[in-house]
Amino acid sequence: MPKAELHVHHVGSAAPHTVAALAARHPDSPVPKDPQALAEYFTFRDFAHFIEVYISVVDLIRDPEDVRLLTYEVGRDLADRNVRYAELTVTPVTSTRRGIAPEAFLEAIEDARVTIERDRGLVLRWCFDIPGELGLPAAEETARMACELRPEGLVSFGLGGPEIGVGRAQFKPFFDRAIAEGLHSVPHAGESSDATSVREAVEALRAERIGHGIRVVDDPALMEELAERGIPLEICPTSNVATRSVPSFAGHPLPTIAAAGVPFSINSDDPPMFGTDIDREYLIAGELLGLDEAGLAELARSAVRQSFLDPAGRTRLVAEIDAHLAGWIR
Ligand SMILES: O=c1[nH]cnc2c1ncn2[C@@H]1O[C@H](CO)[C@@H](O)[C@H]1O
Repeated sequence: MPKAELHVHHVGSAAPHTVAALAARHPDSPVPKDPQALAEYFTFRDFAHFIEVYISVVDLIRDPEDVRLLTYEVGRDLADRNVRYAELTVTPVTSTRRGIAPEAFLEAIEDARVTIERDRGLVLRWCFDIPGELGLPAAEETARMACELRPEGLVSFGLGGPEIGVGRAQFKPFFDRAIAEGLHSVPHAGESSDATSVREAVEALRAERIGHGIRVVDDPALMEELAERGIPLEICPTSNVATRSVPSFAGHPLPTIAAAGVPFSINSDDPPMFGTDIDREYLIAGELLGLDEAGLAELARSAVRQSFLDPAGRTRLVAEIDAHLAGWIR
């Protein structure tokens, strides 16, 4: 089915063969050089362990050529799954702090964006996120790159990483700045902590969509508010089980979120790290919600409607989904 992906991380989308090749180039890294060994390396004890492993993979991206290659390959994997539009969460600070000049980093991702659109018709847009564990200085650097060097493909501003001990509200000045520049606010919240973090994301960071947000189920009044205001959650079922943010698929809060009328989209987050892909996430959501083909197509339409794609592009992509569904049912 033609699709839009709204929550997928740049480095977290690197295919095992790409990660293994980068690891072989950088022998000082703890990341296995053998793609087979990566599955075990990508088995997470908890959310903090996931972030530790994630950063070890980030450490493999050391020059603009690594960035260009990674971005193009990620785009190719998305296009192979018939993703037609994706908002890719990119963390520029993790590269600039490893010595890649901001301009060179931006040139590398933009070059890959234009090339993959030309080669495969995939429309890629960026969400620049603050890695929360690096605090306010990283927020400042991210805001500066987003606002002063703003690349053409940039549509939104985010906040990722751990939530415990990393309150959302402290990042307000940086979100204010990004929003004033016309960027959309899309922070992570309520993934590894609680509903308070979702409230802070909505109130202090003026979130237009929320990354994960699953803990909102612990605050029915807030769920009602999200439903009323039409603030969607970006749901990534397998990610939540893999990082042990939820105990099992059976215990995933998605059915409660859907029943409360909170808008949401289905996404893959860091697909190779979680042994999944976007199509599998749709099937899992379909099982959790008891959906048939028409229900799955409606999920795909929701993602398009909640995206920051221009209105003409949204209409086109929804029409493609409708046409696909008609053929599927026949
Ligand atoms: O599921 C996730 N939640 C939060 N951050 C994530 C996730 N997946 C990848 N990152 C990435 O973790 C890095 C460290 O802050 C950031 O680059 C963020 O984008």
